[in-house]
Amino acid sequence: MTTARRTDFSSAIVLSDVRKTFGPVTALRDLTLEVRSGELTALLGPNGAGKTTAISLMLGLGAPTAGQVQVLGGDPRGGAVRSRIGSMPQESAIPLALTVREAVTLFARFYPAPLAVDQALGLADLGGVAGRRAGALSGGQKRRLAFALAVVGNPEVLLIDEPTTGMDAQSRLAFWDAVTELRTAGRTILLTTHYLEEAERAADRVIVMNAGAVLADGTPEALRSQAGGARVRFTSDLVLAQLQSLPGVEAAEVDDRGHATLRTSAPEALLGALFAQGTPLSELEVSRASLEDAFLNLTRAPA
Ligand SMILES: Nc1ncnc2c1ncn2[C@@H]1O[C@H](COP(=O)(O)OP(=O)(O)OP(=O)(O)O)[C@@H](O)[C@H]1O
Repeated sequence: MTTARRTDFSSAIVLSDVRKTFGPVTALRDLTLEVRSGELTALLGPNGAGKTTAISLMLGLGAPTAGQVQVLGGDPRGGAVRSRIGSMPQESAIPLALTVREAVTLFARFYPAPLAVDQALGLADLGGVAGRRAGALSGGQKRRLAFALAVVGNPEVLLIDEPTTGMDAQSRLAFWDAVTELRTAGRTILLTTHYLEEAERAADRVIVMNAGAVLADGTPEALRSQAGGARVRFTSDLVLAQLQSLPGVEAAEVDDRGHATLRTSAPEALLGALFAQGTPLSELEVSRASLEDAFLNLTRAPA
């Protein structure tokens, strides 16, 4: 399920056969992907897959070694395109001496048609700390300020790298509400995350990368069904070899307390065999394959 070259939708971002090398390191190798306008796309991949490198090219922060990068129909290294993109990098340069409100006000001045400062503060759930110096914010609050700085220019495209790292559960919920609101308002959003459950809930599309190339591209539902089957969990005395020999088991893991997680496309046959053996089980749980299962499946395979 690779990305189609011919498009019947409007693409906000197109990378065609993009290669990026840093000396001997090939970070991206012939990366081809499209991000559709008005959609929330999650870019997933293990550490070192090339997500941040791809985003930095979309931001016009460097040139590809080979291939083409187009954002909103133009080269993101040009000022005209760049001013229509908002970015929240993994490590943001936040003006630490300013208050939150001053920092957001300052950034708003860089853009021709910014949001009202209070609106940006509200989207980032920062109203309560608007008067606090940025340098005195907690780690999670700094991430929220970085989000406010990314959105205050009212960009058409938002590129967000690992937004919720360091945020507590409540901030995360508020962040996803804000992102969903921006998407509903027609913004195009591309974000990377290692929280697959969040991506599964919120994203219209998911692109999975590994070793600088796209492994899969589709809706969360399509990727889940590609993983297929179900996840069966229970606690028992069975060791890994016994679990692996059960009928229909495609992957098995067990920890030292006997908590087993099995992936299978035939959960009924598997449970039937377990019950027929009379194996004592507790904490039995059967669920549909998740996006995380699909991700692990894809990224475990040799790239
Ligand atoms: N400036 C650089 N110089 C040398 N190597 C680099 C540079 N930037 C990235 N790389 C390498 O390119 C590869 C891709 O890195 P990148 O940061 O894009 O991955 P990532 O998918 O964002 O990872 P993570 O999930 O850990 O943030 C890695 O092997 C990384 O070490």
